[in-house]
Amino acid sequence: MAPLLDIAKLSLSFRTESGPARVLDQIDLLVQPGEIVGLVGESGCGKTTLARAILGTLPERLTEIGSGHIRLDGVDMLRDDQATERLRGRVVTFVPQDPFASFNPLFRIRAQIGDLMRWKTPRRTASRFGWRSRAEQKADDEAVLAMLDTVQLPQPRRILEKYPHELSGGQRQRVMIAMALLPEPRLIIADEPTTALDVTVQAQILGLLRRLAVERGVSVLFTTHDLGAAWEICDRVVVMYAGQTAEIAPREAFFAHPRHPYTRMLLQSLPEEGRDAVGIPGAVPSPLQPPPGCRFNPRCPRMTGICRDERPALSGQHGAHQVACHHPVAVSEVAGNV
Ligand SMILES: Nc1ncnc2c1ncn2[C@@H]1O[C@H](COP(=O)(O)OP(=O)(O)OP(=O)(O)O)[C@@H](O)[C@H]1O
Repeated sequence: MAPLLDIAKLSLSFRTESGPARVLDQIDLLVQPGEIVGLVGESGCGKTTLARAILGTLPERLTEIGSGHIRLDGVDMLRDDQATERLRGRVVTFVPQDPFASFNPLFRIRAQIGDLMRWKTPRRTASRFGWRSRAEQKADDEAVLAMLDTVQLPQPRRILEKYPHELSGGQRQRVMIAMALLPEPRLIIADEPTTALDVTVQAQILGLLRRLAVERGVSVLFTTHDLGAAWEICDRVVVMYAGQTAEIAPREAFFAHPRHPYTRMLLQSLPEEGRDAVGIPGAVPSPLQPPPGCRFNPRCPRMTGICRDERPALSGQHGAHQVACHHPVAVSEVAGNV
C-alpha cells in the first residue's frame, strides 16, 4: 500500500542569532492510510517542528530545509506551494494543544465553524471564492450539527451560539475535533491534543479521537510526551530524540520490547505505584551544537566510541520494529514493560 504520508531524510534548521539550529536531522517517517501513529519524545525533541513542517506553518524566513522530502498523498509539501495550499485544511487538518488559543474569542462558535466550511467544505464544487449554493450551505449546516453530535456535544444548536470562553476545555477540544473532521481529511495532525485538559477528560478525548479516526479510516499523527496517551490511541509509535528518529515500533512491541536505550529509559521513567516519576539524567542537547554521531550518546549507558563517531542508521523494514542504535537492547534483555 502506498503510504499517505512519506517523510524521508528530512533535515531542517532554524536560523538563529547564534547560527543554524539543526532541529530535524534526517527524519524518516511513513504513515499508512488509516493508521494512528504516535510521535513521542521529551520536550525539545522536535515533535512540534515536524508537525508544523508537515502542515507548512513554519516561519518561512527562519526556516532552512537542508534535505529530504515530505510527501502527502504524493504531493511534495516542501516544494509545491500551490498543491500544498490546496491540501492544507482539506486533506490534512489539525487539532491543537490549546484549543482556546486557536479560537477567535470575539466570535461565536457558529461563525468560526461557518468560516471553516466556507473554505474547506468537502462539498465545495465551484465555490472557489468561498461562495456556496443554497443547497451546499444547507448540506454543510446539517453536516455541522451531525458532527457536533458525533463528538458527543449535546444540544449542538446551543453550542453554536456560544463564545469560546463559555465552553469547558473538554467541550472546546471536542469542537476542535469536529472542525478537524468536517473537511473529511485523510490525515489529522494532533499536537499534544489533551495536554491542557484534566486527566479524566484526556482519556475521553483520546478515546473519541481514536474511535472517529478508525470509523472514518482517517490517519492520525499524534504528538505527545505522554506515553500513557500513546498506549491509549496509537497503532505505531515513533520515538524522536533531539531531532533524530530513534525507534519505530508497533504499539505492543514498543511497550513490551523497546530496543533503543532512550526508549527503554523513557518507559522506565514512568511513575509507578509507590514510586514517583524518575527523570532521565542529563538533558536533550541544544540543536545549535548537537553531539556528533548518535545524539543520545552523552546520556546513554551503552555508549562506546562508535556512538560518538558514527550516526547509527535506522535498521529494518518499514512496518517492522526499527531502531537506530549501535548497541540496541536485545529482546531477551527486556522483561516486559507494559
Ligand atoms: N523558531 C525557532 N527558532 C529556533 N529554535 C527553535 C524554534 N522553534 C523551536 N526551536 C527549537 O527546536 C527544538 C525542537 O522544538 P520543538 O518545539 O519542535 O520540540 P517538541 O519536541 O515539540 O517540544 P515540546 O514537547 O516542548 O513542544 C528545541 O530545541 C527548540 O528550542
